Amino acid sequence: MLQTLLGSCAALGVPLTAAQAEKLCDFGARLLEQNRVMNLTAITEPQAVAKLHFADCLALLRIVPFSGKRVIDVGCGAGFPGVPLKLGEPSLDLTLLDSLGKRVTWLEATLRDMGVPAQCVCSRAEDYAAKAREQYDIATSRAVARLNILAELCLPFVKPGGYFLAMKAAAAAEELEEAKRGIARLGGRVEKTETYDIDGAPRCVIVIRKEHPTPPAYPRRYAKIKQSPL
Ligand SMILES: C[S@@+](CC[C@H](N)C(=O)[O-])C[C@H]1O[C@@H](n2cnc3c(N)ncnc32)[C@H](O)[C@@H]1O
Repeated sequence: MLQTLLGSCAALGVPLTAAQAEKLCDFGARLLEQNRVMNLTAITEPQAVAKLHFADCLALLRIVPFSGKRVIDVGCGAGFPGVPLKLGEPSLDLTLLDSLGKRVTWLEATLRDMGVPAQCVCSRAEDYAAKAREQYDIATSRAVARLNILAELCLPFVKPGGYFLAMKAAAAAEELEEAKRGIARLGGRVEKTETYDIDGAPRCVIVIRKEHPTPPAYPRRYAKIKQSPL
């Protein structure tokens, strides 16, 4: 796993020390061990974890500066992209948010055991926004919802001047088109789309800058968000 990770990061231009790579491999081993008894990841081969989970997530570090930033990972599941980001850039202050209690409990215990500081929160994003509105420099999210729904879950957490980074597979253009109006209403503006490839598979990150505060009416209740996306 270690050599694959170092090779993938070098190919992406993401600097990673040997000590950081070893810590990521330690997290990977714990993930695969726990995955035998809890559904944490569909990716079960160590080299694939190195590329499709770790390198994919670490690619965000090249896109905007993370050093010293407050970051929330919305719908983190087993910790992606938040945990690789924290291990690759330890100066960031990380909140991991997911609505599924057993994943959050496992993450909290695992990170404590590894000596990695992070706030692990079990809540739905649309509920937690009432407590942490505009508290973060950066919100990240991967594989949680279509962009027109995800923007309403994530942008309320971001301070004006901060970023929401939505990790998507290559076919993001259509999602972007249907979400543009809602992103503007939530105070955001699409700054750029960054593409890269992981093991030949195209990936894309939609970079949304928060320009204005999100109106207090958002986020709405999830049923409403889903029924009528902005
Ligand atoms: C497919 S998993 C992706 C996990 C991780 N981001 C990754 O890329 O491996 C989606 C996760 O989003 C969480 N989720 C979905 N909707 C959510 C919401 N409204 N608030 C918080 N978590 C949510 C689910 O519990 C699940 O763990």
